[in-house]
Amino acid sequence: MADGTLEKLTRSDEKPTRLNNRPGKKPTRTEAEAAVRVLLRWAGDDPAREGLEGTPDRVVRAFEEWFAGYSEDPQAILERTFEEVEGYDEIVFLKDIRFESHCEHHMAPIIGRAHIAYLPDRRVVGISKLARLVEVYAKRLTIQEKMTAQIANTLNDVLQPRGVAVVIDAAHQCMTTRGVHKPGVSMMTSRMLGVFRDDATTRREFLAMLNSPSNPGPSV
Ligand SMILES: Nc1nc2c(ncn2[C@@H]2O[C@H](COP(=O)(O)OP(=O)(O)OP(=O)(O)O)[C@@H](O)[C@H]2O)c(=O)[nH]1
Ligand SMILES: [Zn+2]
Repeated sequence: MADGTLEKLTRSDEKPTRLNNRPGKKPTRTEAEAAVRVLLRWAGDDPAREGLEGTPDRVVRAFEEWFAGYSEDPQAILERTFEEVEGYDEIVFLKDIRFESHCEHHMAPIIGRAHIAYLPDRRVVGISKLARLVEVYAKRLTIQEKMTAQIANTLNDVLQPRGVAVVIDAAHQCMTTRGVHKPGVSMMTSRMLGVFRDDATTRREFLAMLNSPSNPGPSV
């Protein structure tokens, strides 16, 4: 890689876009692969040896998967709603949504579960869309507090329900495989909006649902 290329890759001279807040022009695939070769050399290995020859291509493809959320619009996911709910006005709760993310400090995996509840105001959203919403924010570099707030805020802004509650429980590999080396630690974050924040009864009902055993579902 030519001198200064890495700086160019990270220079921010354009405004963030609506979709991904990513400043600057996206580097080419060739530039991204060259950056991986630099890191391999930095680690002390030889990127030209046979076993590492295909690695830059694999790493770039892995990045495309891990960071797919930058090219998706979380608001668009929630656009289709349903109003024929026969007056349903109780909590809707999607529990144990497993996700894989990466921390923005170390780019190390964060693996956990998100729990999302909302109290609808006339309209509901397809439940798979709640899991898709988690995926969009998980597949970006983040910290858990930010991801928790983003999920709750987006659901609240687009669906305009009477309240939203999001709880995330996750393990951070930057704390287990490096640094302080503390396996078995999980981080819990929550964001309550509307009635989940203001009404103690609704909040208690949510917490009871959160703490009730999960339905293991059918075995097939
Ligand atoms: N609040 C919060 N912190 C996080 C999250 N993911 C990672 N971190 C922490 O981010 C911090 C970054 O701290 P720094 O001191 O800048 O980085 P560091 O020298 O690598 O720190 P250590 O991890 O303690 O070795 C660490 O304490 C991480 O544990 C997250 O989702 N939320
Ligand atoms: Zn980290």
